Amino acid sequence: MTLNAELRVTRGTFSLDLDVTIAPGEVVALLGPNGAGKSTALRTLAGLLPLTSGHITVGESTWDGPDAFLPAEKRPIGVVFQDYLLFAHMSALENVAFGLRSRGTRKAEARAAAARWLDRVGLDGYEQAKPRALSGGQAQRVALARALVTGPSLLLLDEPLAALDASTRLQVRSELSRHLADFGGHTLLVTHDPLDAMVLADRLVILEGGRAVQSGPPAEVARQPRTDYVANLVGLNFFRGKASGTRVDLDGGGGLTIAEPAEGPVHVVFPPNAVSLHAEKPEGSPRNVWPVTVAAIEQHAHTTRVRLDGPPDVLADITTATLAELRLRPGDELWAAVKATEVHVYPA
Ligand SMILES: Nc1ncnc2c1ncn2[C@@H]1O[C@H](COP(=O)(O)OP(=O)(O)OP(=O)(O)O)[C@@H](O)[C@H]1O
Repeated sequence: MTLNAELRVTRGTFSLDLDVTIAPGEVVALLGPNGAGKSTALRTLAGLLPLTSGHITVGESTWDGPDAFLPAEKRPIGVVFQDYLLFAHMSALENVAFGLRSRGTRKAEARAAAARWLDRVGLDGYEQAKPRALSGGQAQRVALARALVTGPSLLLLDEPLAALDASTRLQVRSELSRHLADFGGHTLLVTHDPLDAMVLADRLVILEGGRAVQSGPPAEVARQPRTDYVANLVGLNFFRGKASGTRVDLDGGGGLTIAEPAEGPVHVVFPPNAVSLHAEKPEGSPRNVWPVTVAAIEQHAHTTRVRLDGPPDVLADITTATLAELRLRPGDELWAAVKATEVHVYPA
C-alpha cells in the first residue's frame, strides 16, 4: 500500500506544488529552508489543511481529492510535533492511551497497550509521571509512543528532535532510527536539520519555494547537490558552469580544470578539504590555482573552515597546523589550489 500524494495548495501568495510517494516502511524526509512549505505539506497530509487540488491516496483509500476529504480524526496517522504537545494534566500513560481511547478502545485495553509502548521506548516506571516532570528526551519518547500506539498507516514527524540539546539529540536520534526501522507504515519527517534527515531517512525530498528541487537517497543528494541550498546543507563547494573538454567556465566568474572531459551546462562540486591554501602561488602542478581573499574563519570541532572570496568563492577546511603556519586573518590574500581529480562534475 503506497502513499501517493499530489499536494497542491494556495495560501495567499504562496503555492505548494509537491508530489510525494512513500512506500510501506519507507522514511521520506522533507527538507528545506524556512518558508519552503514543509509545514503546509505536513498539514495537508494530517488533514488539517484541505488541498486546493491534487489528491492523497493510501492504497485504495482516498484521504483528500476532488470528491473526498477525510478529516484529521478519521485518518490513520500518528504525529510527533516539535514541542510534543503532551497534555500537561495527564500522566505519561494517559497521554499515550489517549489516542486509543478517543478511537473507542476500552480503558483497560488502552492502558495496557500504552504501558507496553512506554516500555518499548525505555520509559518503564514513568507511567504516572506528568509531562513537566519529564526531561526533553523523555517527553519526546512519550510523544513517539503516543503517535505509534494506534498502529498508524502514516507517521508524521515535525522537527521531532529540534527541542533537544545536542547530546540528548544524538541519543534520541539513534533511538528514533531504531523505532523507524521497526515501523511498517509510511513515515514523513519534516526537518531543516540535514543530519536528522541523513540519518533517519531512506529518501530526501528537498523543498524550496513550494517546489521539490531535488530528491533521492541521502548519499546521492549529498554527492550531487543541485542547488546552493543543498550544497550548503551538505557542506560542499558548488558551482554551475559550462564545460568544454577539461575546462569549465563558471557562471559566477572564474574557471576550473577537470580531469574527465565534459560538454555543456554542468554542476561542479568538491569538498572543502580538497582545497589547499598557500601564501605564495604554487608552481608546476596540474592544479587549479587562483587568488583568493579571506572573508571569514570559522572554528569547527576538528578543523578550521575558511570562507574565501574569489572568483570563484570557495570554502576551505584546513588543519590547525596550516592555520598556525599561515596566520590567517580576514582580508588576507592567498592562493587556493584544487586538484583536477578532486573536482566532481555532472550534467546540470
Ligand atoms: N495561514 C496562512 N495563510 C497564508 N499564508 C501562509 C499561512 N501559513 C503559512 N503561509 C505561508 O506559506 C509559506 C510556507 O510556510 P510553511 O510554514 O509551510 O513553511 P515551512 O517550510 O514549514 O517553514 P518553517 O521551516 O519556517 O516552518 C510561507 O510563505 C508562509 O508565509
